[in-house]
Amino acid sequence: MIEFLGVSKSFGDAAAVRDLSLSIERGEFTVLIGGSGSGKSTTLKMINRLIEHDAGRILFQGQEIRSFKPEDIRRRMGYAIQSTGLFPHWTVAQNIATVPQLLKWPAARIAQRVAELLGLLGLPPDQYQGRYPHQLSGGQQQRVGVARALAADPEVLLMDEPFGALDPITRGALQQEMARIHRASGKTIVLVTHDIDEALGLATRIVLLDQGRIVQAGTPTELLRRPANDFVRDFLGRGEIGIKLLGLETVAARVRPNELAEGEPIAATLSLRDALSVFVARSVERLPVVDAQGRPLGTLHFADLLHSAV
Ligand SMILES: Nc1ncnc2c1ncn2[C@@H]1O[C@H](COP(=O)(O)OP(=O)(O)OP(=O)(O)O)[C@@H](O)[C@H]1O
Repeated sequence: MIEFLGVSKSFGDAAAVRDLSLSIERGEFTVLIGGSGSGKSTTLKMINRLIEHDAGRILFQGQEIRSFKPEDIRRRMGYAIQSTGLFPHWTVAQNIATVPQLLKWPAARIAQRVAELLGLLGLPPDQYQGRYPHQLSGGQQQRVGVARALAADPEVLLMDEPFGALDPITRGALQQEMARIHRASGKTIVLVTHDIDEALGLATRIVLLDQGRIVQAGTPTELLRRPANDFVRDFLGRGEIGIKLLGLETVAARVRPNELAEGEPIAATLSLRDALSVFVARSVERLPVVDAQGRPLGTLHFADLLHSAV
């Protein structure tokens, strides 16, 4: 859907992106990650032409992006950023309606879409649609920013640290929301972050950048199982690779059915990483597991965590 072929970009004498080649398939959740100044934002912004590349080719659906008008491409690609970029003198509803207005949707359809998106992002429309950005918390503003990016149901969603500067609880809730939206819509998403846990939790494909080059690209499991070099290992957090692998799998995959155990049950949807924490906290070797309705599913054995790495 989006292809970078030998793309470079410099600012003055300083190279920000060097000879980058990358193919982003339809429906993928690609996370660009790397240290400060590694070229993540520049790469993202070249996709919607907020930054123009100097060399190489960037294709969107097989066509060089320079052949699209910048405003057309930006309507087709939702864009959400950390600072939200909300218009301060517009209400929440007006902010979310920006692109549908440009596309001249009928008023009733816009109103319906605004209400739907606010609901999707956990902001009851009656309470929030008439507010101004300064009447919202930082986390609520970021939700509105994401809603605005999704408003016209764009083919591609570009997100630049959309959950930065949030407390861990709000951040976690928004990450879960994004994972759900991705599963439900199958949208092509490209997200920039410097948070490895965010990348591991959301990405179908992680692209690790350093000094404007790709160091390694692959699924979260591939990076954790086969880090290409010490830089990747350090970035993943050397001592935590095993724990992070457990974070990628849920209890459901390891449960022994038809076995009963004593004690407070854990949910089958819990990650094995969280289950490990429960084992340690309770000093037990077996835990009963229930489904979403609270029905017994079986037992998770501590020993099975060892064989569980995906
Ligand atoms: N408009 C600009 N003018 C000059 N230099 C720039 C500009 N934008 C980015 N750069 C430089 O290009 C390099 C890559 O920047 P970029 O913003 O892509 O990095 P990043 O990985 O997103 O970093 P961060 O995590 O700090 O946001 C940096 O050295 C930066 O200083």
